[in-house]
Amino acid sequence: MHWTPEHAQPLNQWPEQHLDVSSTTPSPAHKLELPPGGRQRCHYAWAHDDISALTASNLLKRYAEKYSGVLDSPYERPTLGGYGDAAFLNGAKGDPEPWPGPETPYPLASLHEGLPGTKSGSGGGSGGLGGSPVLAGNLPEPLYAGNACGGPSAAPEYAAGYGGGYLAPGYCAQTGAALPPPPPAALLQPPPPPGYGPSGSLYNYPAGGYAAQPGYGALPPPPAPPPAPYLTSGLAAPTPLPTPAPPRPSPASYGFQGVAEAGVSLKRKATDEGAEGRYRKYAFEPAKAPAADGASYPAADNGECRGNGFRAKPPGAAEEASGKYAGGVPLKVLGSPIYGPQLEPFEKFPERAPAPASRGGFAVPSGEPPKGVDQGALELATSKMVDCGPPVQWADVAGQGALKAALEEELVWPLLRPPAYPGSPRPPRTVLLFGPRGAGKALLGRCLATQLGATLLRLRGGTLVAPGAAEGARLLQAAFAAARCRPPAVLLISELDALLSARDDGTAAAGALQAPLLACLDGGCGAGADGVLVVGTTSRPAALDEATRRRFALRFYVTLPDGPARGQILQRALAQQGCALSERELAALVQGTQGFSGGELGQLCQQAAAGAGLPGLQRPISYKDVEAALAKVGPRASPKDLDSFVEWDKMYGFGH
Ligand SMILES: Nc1ncnc2c1ncn2[C@@H]1O[C@H](COP(=O)(O)OP(=O)(O)OP(=O)(O)O)[C@@H](O)[C@H]1O
Ligand SMILES: [Mg+2]
Repeated sequence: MHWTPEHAQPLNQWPEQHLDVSSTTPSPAHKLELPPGGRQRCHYAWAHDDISALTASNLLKRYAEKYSGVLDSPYERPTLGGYGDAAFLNGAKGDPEPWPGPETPYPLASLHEGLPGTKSGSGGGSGGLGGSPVLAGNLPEPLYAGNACGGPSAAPEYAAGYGGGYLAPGYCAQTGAALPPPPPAALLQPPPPPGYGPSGSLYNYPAGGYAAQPGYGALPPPPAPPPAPYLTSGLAAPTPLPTPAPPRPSPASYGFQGVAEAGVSLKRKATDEGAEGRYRKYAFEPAKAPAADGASYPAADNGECRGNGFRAKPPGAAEEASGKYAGGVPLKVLGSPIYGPQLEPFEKFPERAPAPASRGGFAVPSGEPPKGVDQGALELATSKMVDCGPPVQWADVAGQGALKAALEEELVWPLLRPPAYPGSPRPPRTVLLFGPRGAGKALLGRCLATQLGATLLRLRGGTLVAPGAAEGARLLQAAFAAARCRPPAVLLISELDALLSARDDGTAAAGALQAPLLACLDGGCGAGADGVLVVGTTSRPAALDEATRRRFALRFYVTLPDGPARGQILQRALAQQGCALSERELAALVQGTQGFSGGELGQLCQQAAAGAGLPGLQRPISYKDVEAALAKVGPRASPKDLDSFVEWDKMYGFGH
């Protein structure tokens, strides 16, 4: 039922002004309201002036309740003319039973032909049923635009909410007729607020207003989330959460509310609404290993590297793997036939086990080393470019929940489980990650390699350009060849823009490597080369020309970390320096590091450690050290830079 404030006033005054059912004389106010030059021919059986006030009250109540049920129905209201019972429209009894009276149902006619001036029904009213036009004239304004007769539709609208009790004042004021007993004082005192009745069934609000309501905690717990068929991968569905539901990606150790990731598309957000905790598995986990920076990882230092870039699976790795989905909360696994809580990527590609070539999967081995590739360069690439750092799980990347989900859904899953039916599109083999420096693009590339169980080869644009165009091209080809030799492989090319155009540092060979790069992308990721994923990263996406841009099937914006993510990165970095800030200090630090990238947050902590005299371990880092470091380390990306990323994302990015 629609309730608008304008209904309040007429409703409040209704008993006195509009329900003078025992009188045949309309109120002066209504005389003025009626359209001039016509007679009102609308008749209401239940308002006939010949019936007693008590009968009228009962009838009014009865039919008001009846029709209010019609009007209250959740379905779209038909126009009044659309009701089967046309008698209702003209005020006759809207009842299947025949109305006890000699008259035939009042004919449907123009209802605003005028106001009858006499009681005799000379205006065409059928004396028995709708003899009294008074109520029609006195009823409030029509509720519906198409309702020629405002009365009948208005009456049921209000009457159900106002029992017979409120009618009494109107009747009591009348004389002559058999009056009903005076209403109980409770019905009169205190008077209902305008438009609302304390006892009305329609507007049955508590007298004290909403403030008197118990808090949300008293509400029944929300229903269990429905099965999410779109999570075809078998993502674990969380068990029903207690009320109130905790914020989604925010870790329990922080007081921050879950902040929506910047740039999350409405579509994805809307999809997420139904799957509470969708990003739970991406929740940042405390540090388990040294800094996640690639440079800080020792390469094959203890012989644990399995050749595919990752260390041997420690005992209990399966539990750790299922933990990525759990995040401490027991989760129910959806019944996907493909994915389960087991760590599929690692299980699927143990020790580079070749997958059957007929499947067209990501791990199809290429067999012999590619012809025409310099063996020396190949060995160089293999020895220098293969990254043997520890695996990076989704949970090792703070924040970026929507991006991680997009990468997994649009890249990892299609690569691991390519569609089996013929003619299906080939999963993407190239992805471009762009965003401010230090935002975690390389970290995400490493994470992709982990998720795919792939060998990770890392290249840096600046490194390729430095020795000159010819040598750079040779290294580039060698890197692609090495990747093809070690499928499944992820080739991570950072600073991609350095290969394409001049940088500020004025390196030579700028742009000279574009042609070799395009050739490698076509050959290394083309239809004939399965098992290689190229991840390009850049902080200058505008430097990419169209030809290069088009070579990257997916393009995702890696944003700066939001508040909760900054808190996680800071806490982790400071913990590595032996510093534990209080929650309040951490919150202040998060506030003060707005616009910092993950890399800059790491620099900040290093600077704080240096201020404290580390590495001499003279004293632990304090909040003051970090504050002092803030004066030296600041965010590099300007708001203008960030705007340009957003613009580029809008034009060429894929959103997430
Ligand atoms: N979301 C994050 N969670 C955890 N650590 C992060 C995150 N983002 C960045 N870092 C850390 O910041 C450092 C820099 O990250 P990374 O090298 O991935 O940035 P990048 O975007 O590749 O930067 P560049 O554009 O300079 O290459 C790394 O130590 C990385 O672990
Ligand atoms: Mg990088």
